[in-house]
Amino acid sequence: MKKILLAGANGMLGISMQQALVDHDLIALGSDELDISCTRDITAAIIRYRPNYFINCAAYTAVDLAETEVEKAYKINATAVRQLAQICEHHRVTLIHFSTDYVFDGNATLPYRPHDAVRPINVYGASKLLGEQYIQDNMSSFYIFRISWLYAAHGKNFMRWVLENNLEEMHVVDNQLGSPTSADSVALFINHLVENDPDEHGVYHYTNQGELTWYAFAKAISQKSNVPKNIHPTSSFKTAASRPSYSVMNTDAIRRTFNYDIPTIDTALEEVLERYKSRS
Ligand SMILES: NC(=O)C1=CN([C@@H]2O[C@H](COP(=O)(O)OP(=O)(O)OC[C@H]3O[C@@H](n4cnc5c(N)ncnc54)[C@H](OP(=O)(O)O)[C@@H]3O)[C@@H](O)[C@H]2O)C=CC1
Ligand SMILES: Cc1cn([C@H]2C[C@H](O)[C@@H](COP(=O)(O)OP(=O)(O)O[C@H]3O[C@@H](C)C(=O)[C@@H](O)[C@H]3O)O2)c(=O)[nH]c1=O
Repeated sequence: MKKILLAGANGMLGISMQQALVDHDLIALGSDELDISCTRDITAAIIRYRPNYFINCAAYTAVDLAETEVEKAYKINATAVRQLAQICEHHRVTLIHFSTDYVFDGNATLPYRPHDAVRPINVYGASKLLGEQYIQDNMSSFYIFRISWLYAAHGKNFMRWVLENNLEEMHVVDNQLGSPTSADSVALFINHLVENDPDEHGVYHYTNQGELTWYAFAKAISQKSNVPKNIHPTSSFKTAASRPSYSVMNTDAIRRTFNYDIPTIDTALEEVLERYKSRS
């Protein structure tokens, strides 16, 4: 059993973590209890709980709003993460942190590997990249997992938007290719990691296996859930932030380093839809 301090516990990934890490001594704190931009909060929590791991699920994730709330995005995704990294390093706590496929520009034609060149094309991606760099500059004992297109039966996400919106017609982009990833599957992998930590610190890519456009993902959600929706492909859905047209990531190192088989997009989606159906 490991002692784990979780920040951002009430976000989409934070909730999945709370469900997956039940066999550990987990202290799960929401933003009202631990503000990652407050060094006093972080230090006090670490001194009080003396965790083996600090899992950071706190972030600024509003991709379009970040284009105007630039300062806020950098404050949470970069400056706060630098402080968090320094404090964890000082107290010898291993940091598990999450980043995004949006650190890439989308011009590749093969899945991005962890050490491929990064070039974010929106503010959110740039702020997350700076957070990654601060961790690498200030820590030795850390894991950064770049994940992508997260969804779950809980929280605000694309799957729930497809199922719950009242639009008669949906127009969804078919010119962005990526890997939708279940937050529950990320959390189960993190549970495996803390139980079998190989101490191979660094940057990794974790996504469910396969690739889809947002349009194909919307269709799959509708078909697999038997909720008929009129979904049409489009290449011109206007958004404030640019998004990479290709953000598929190579996850080979997860199997190699952690001896872990990641579920496919199909399997993960079926599991999440089951959970969604049976939620109270
Ligand atoms: N969602 C996605 O598609 C993807 C997410 N990621 C990454 O995964 C991680 C988790 O994302 P996800 O769960 O979707 O995000 P959510 O937006 O669902 O949750 C983020 C949480 O962070 C909290 N938070 C914000 N600011 C602070 C702060 N200063 N101190 C403490 N908590 C704070 C929020 O609390 P409150 O609401 O109270 O402000 C919220 O509960 C993030 O690092 C994100 O960048 C990566 C790729 C895809
Ligand atoms: C609402 C809507 C969106 N779209 C498009 C916009 C966008 O390209 C795509 C998905 O839109 P969303 O706003 O849900 O997704 P977005 O906020 O871009 O999701 C991203 O979030 C951050 C946090 C990440 O780190 C990324 O990995 C990724 O998951 O669908 C349509 O084509 N039609 C629509 O009606």
